[in-house]
Amino acid sequence: MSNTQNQFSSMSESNKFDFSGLKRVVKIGVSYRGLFFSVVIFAILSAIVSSLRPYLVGNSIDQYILLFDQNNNPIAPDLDGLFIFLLILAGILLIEVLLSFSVIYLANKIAQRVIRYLRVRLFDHIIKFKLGYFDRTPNGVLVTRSVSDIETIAEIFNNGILTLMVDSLRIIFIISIMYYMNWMVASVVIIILPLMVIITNLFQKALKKVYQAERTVTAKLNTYVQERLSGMTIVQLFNREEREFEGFKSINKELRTAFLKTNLYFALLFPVVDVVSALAIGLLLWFGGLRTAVHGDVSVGEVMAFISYITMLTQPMRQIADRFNSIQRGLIGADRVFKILDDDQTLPNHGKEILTDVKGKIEFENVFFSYIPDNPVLKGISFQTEPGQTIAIVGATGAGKSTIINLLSRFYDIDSGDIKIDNKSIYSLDISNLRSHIAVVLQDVFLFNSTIYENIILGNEEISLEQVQQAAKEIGIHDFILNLPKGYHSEVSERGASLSVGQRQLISFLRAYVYNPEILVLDEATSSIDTESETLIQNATDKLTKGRTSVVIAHRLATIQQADQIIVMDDGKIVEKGTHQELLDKEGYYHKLYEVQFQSNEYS
Ligand SMILES: Nc1ncnc2c1ncn2[C@@H]1O[C@H](COP(=O)(O)OP(=O)(O)OP(=O)(O)O)[C@@H](O)[C@H]1O
Repeated sequence: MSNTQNQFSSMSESNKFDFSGLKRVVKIGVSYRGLFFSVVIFAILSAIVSSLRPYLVGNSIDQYILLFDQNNNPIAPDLDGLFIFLLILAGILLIEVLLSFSVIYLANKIAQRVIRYLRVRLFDHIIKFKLGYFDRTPNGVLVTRSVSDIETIAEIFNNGILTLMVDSLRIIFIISIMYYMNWMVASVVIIILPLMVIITNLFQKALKKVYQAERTVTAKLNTYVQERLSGMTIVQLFNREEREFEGFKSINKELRTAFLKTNLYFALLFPVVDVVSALAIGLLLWFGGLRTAVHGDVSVGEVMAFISYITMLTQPMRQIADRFNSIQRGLIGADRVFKILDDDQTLPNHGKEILTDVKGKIEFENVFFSYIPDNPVLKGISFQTEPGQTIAIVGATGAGKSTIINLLSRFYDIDSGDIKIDNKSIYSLDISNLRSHIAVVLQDVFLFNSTIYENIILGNEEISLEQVQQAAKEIGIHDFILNLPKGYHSEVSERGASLSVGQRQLISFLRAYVYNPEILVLDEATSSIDTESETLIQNATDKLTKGRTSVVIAHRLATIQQADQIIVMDDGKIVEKGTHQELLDKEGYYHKLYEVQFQSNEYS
């Protein structure tokens, strides 16, 4: 829902023309100097050449076709001259085509360069953001920003400013040539200009509104479909197919209405443009004809040229609203992208110290932390592990167990207190150095859409397949992987959906083992795991935690009875600490948890 609101609120931004955004985008375009200035020069030349054509045609009529002797009697046309002129005209046409092609091609090239530059910058920027940002921002929004919003920026160049520039230049040249030819006729024809401006303006405003409505409904439809597809299990489980279908149909209807409205405006515009054009031609024929027949100071060729000019003047009117709309759409995209680029959400990395020979002593000293300000999740957590020890964290759901491991890897910064590794505050360490010493196995294992082997080495080509296989043998999962259709080269579909929760965790164990970190963080899978996977996981865990400082979030107390220390958490605080036996003897919170689990296991 927030996604939808976000998209809809952005729609209202489009009411203003964002000049600073335009300046910023154009500046990126201008930075491709050679390309940009070539396109500007070609655009100017294209405007000049195309506006010259009617003038030349008009001249040819007067010089080679409608010829008169001294007594004003028609004489035979100068066919040789006409032929040469036609050759020249063909040459000019060819140049015009080439120029027009160059403008479109180069404008597209600039557009692609600009969006490639922005896409790379945006991805590079987002990938360094702290996790808190991703908690607040739906993935869908970031995907839209990095893909479709950036794409719309291309329109500013493709169909926007450069074409608008050619159109405007052409209008200026046409008016100049008309005045050069005959100022009186030009002044009569020019009467249509204010009419053109008024109609274009009105139309542009009306179209902007319908375009906006169209985009809003499209966004609504996208979100609706995206949400239903993601939540298909719920839709089918709760028999909501019919209701969802009705909802879909109703948004579709809205979209159809919005599209029809846009079409209606276009259907209205074209005849209006034709009427304006006809009006101007009527005026021209009346006035020009009068001057030709009665006063003789306007030639037939000139009248013909003026007719072409009127068509050329009204032509951009048909497209101008579309051009503004393209720029506007591109600017909305640019605004959204720039907002992210200007937002610095990287985790401060001021620590410079590099730990090399890590023993694995971990200390939490009176740590307070909140994801959302003034809403503390950890309230004074203190504990300590000796190198090589296994520490288990237990407690009710929402007690803050996962938060502790998030803080150890510095995914979030604490409010107060300190976290130390080998007596060094993790805030004095370089983040990537810190993380290189910790391997994390989460319950919701993320696997990329590639092979098992690639998911284990994560791009580190130095780790060979043999090494991976050796590691798998050591933690006892080699046979399990070999049993998959293509062994280590089996493809894992998106988010590992083709593997069970337990199997995914096993892959993640192997990933951690191969990287051989000094500290292991393990969040046990809560979902039920089949006995076979469970045995494999238990063996792998034993192997992995051996001789290595390990922090284990345990959901099944049976798995942590050998832990050197167990921390019992409740509501962001540590309520008990000790070994399994010590805690049982205490007959407190842990004892109760143990009894509950023991009983539920008995009945299950
Ligand atoms: N990214 C987040 N943004 C805001 N609040 C969060 C975030 N992650 C967790 N919380 C909140 O912090 C509290 C502690 O969550 P945490 O995940 O650490 O609990 P947990 O003990 O690991 O629970 P579980 O056993 O269910 O995994 C919860 O109230 C949770 O709603």
